[in-house]
Amino acid sequence: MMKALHNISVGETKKLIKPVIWMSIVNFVNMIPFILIAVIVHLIFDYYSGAPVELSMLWKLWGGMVLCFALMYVCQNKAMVITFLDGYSAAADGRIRLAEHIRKLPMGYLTSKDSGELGNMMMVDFDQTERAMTHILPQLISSIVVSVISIFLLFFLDWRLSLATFAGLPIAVLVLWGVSGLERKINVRLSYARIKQSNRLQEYLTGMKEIKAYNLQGANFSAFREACEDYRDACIRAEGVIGPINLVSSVFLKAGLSLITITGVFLLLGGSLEISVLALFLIVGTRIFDPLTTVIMRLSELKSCHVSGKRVTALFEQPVMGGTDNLPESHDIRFEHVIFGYGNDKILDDVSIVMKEGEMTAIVGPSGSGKTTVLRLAARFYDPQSGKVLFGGKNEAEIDPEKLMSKISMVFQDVYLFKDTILNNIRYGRENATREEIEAAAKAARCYDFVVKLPQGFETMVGEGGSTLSGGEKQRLSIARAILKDAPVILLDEATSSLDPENEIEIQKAINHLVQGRTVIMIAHRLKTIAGADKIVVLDRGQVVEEGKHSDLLHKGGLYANLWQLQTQMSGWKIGRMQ
Ligand SMILES: Nc1ncnc2c1ncn2[C@@H]1O[C@H](COP(=O)(O)OP(=O)(O)OP(=O)(O)O)[C@@H](O)[C@H]1O
Repeated sequence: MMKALHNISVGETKKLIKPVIWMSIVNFVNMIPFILIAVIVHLIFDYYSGAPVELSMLWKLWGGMVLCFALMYVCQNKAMVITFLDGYSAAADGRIRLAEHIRKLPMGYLTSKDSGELGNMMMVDFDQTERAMTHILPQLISSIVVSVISIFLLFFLDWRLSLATFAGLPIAVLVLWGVSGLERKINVRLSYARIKQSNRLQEYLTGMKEIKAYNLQGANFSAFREACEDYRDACIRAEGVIGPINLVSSVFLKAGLSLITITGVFLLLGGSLEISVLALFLIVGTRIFDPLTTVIMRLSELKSCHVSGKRVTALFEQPVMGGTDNLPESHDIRFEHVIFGYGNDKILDDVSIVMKEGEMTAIVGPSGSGKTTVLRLAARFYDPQSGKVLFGGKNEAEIDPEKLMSKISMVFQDVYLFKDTILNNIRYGRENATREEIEAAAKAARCYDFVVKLPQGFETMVGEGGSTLSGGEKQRLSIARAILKDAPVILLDEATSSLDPENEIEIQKAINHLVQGRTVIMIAHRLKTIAGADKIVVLDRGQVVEEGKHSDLLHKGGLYANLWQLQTQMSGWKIGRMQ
C-alpha cells in the first residue's frame, strides 16, 4: 500500500498529507447540514408526539446550516489551493529531478530505450501522476477517512440499521478485488499502447525528410495508423470492461439504501426503533454513499495512474553511473586490455592504447572497426565490460562522471544546436562566459565572420537541431563551444560529410586552434588531416592492428598503408557517426 502510494506520488508521499487533511475537512463540513436537517426532522417528530416547539433551537440549527455553507466555501477554496499547489509543484519538481537523473544514467541504458519512451515518461506518465496527486488521491483518501468515521458513528447510533446500510459493501469490495488482476492487465496494455502511439508519431515526424525523399509515406503512415488503432482499441477495452464493473460494484453498494427502508419499517413496526432515528439514517445514510462511490470510481483511475507511477519510479531507481573520486592532475588516457560490446558481441577486443598528455592520437580504421566506441569509452559514456580506461592514471570508473566531463571537450560529427540564439548556443561551452569571451571563441573557431553577417548577428535564433545553418557552419559553432570550454582533453570525430574546399579549410584552421597544447584523440576519416599526429592507432574489427607515426606506418605496408593508398585514389571513403 505504502509502496503503491510511493509509486503514484513518485516519492512525494508527504506532499499528500495537507491536501488529504483539507479534503477530509471539506467532506465533513459537507455532511454537517444533512445532520442538522436530521435533527430538525427529529424536532418535528417530537412536536407531533406532544413536545413543545423550541423556536430558538430551530434558529440555531438554521444559523448552523448557513455557517456550514460559508465554511464549506472557505475550506473548499483552501483545499483546492493547497491540493493544486502541492500536486502541480510535485509534478514539476519530479520532472526536473527525472531529467537530472536521466543525465546521470549510463548511455548503455539510454540507447536501449525507444526514442519516444523517455519523452513519454516525462510527459504522459507525469501527467497521470500529476492528476493522481491533484485530483484522485486527495479525494480518494479523504473519502475513505470520512466513510470510515461515518460508519463508526452510524453503528454507534443503531447497529441494526447500519448493518442494513452497509450490507452491500463487502460484495462491492469483493467484485472490485476479484477483477483487480484483469484491470491491471488492461491498464498496462493501455499504457503501452499509448507509448507505442507516441513513439510511432515521433518516428513519423522525425523521419519526414526520408519519407518524402523516398516516397515512404505508405509504410510509415501505416505503422502510425496501426498504433493509433491499437490505442483506440485499448481505450475502448478499458472503458468497456472497467466502467461496467465499477457500475456493478456501486449498485451493490447503493442496495443498502433499499435495505435501510425495509429494515427500518420492520423495526419501527416492532417498536424497537424511533422514527427520528430512521429519518436520520435515511437522510445521513444516503450521503455516506457519495464518498464510497467516489472511492470505487477513483480506485480504477488510480490503478491506471499506478502503472505510470511505477514506470517513472523504476526509472528513478535505475542506478546512475558510479564514481566519486576527484580528478587526477595529469590528463593522459590509457586503455588497458579493454573488452567492450553494446550487447553480446565484442566491439572492442582486448584493446590497449596509450594516449599521452599534450599529444594528438589519431584513431583510424575501416567503417565499423570501433573508432567511435573508443571515443565513447574515453568520455565514459559507457564502462568497459573488462579491462580499464585510465584518466591521468586513475580508473575512470572511480572518477565522478561530472568532474571527468569538465576536463573533456567533444566535437561530434552531427552537431546539435539548441533552439536558442547563436550566442547562447556557444555559451553552452561555459555557462558563465562573457560576451567578449564568446566572440573571441567564435573568432578562433572561424565563425565570427558568418555570424555577424546574419540579420541579428549573435542574437540570431537557430532552429531546433540547428537546421537553419549549413553543416560546415554548425561544425564551426561546435568548435567555438569547445574552445570556450577550454578543457585539457579534446575528443574529435572528424566530419565525413563532404564540405566545400573553403569550409574545409576554415574548419581545419578552427580545429588547429582548438587542439593546440591539449591531449587530443581524433577519429580521422581523411588521413591527410592526421599525417602529422604524434601517434596513429589503426583499428580493425575491434583490435589494434598497427600503431605508430604516419611515415612508419606507410613504411610498414600494412592496413594503414592500404587505406592511405585507397584515399589518395578517391576521397570520402567512409561515413561514421557518433551518438
Ligand atoms: N549504440 C550502439 N548499439 C549497438 N551497436 C552499436 C552501437 N554503436 C555502434 N554499434 C556497433 O558497434 C560497431 C562499431 O561501431 P563504431 O561506431 O565504434 O565504429 P566506427 O569505426 O566508428 O565506424 P564508422 O567509421 O562507420 O563510424 C558497429 O558494428 C556498430 O554497428
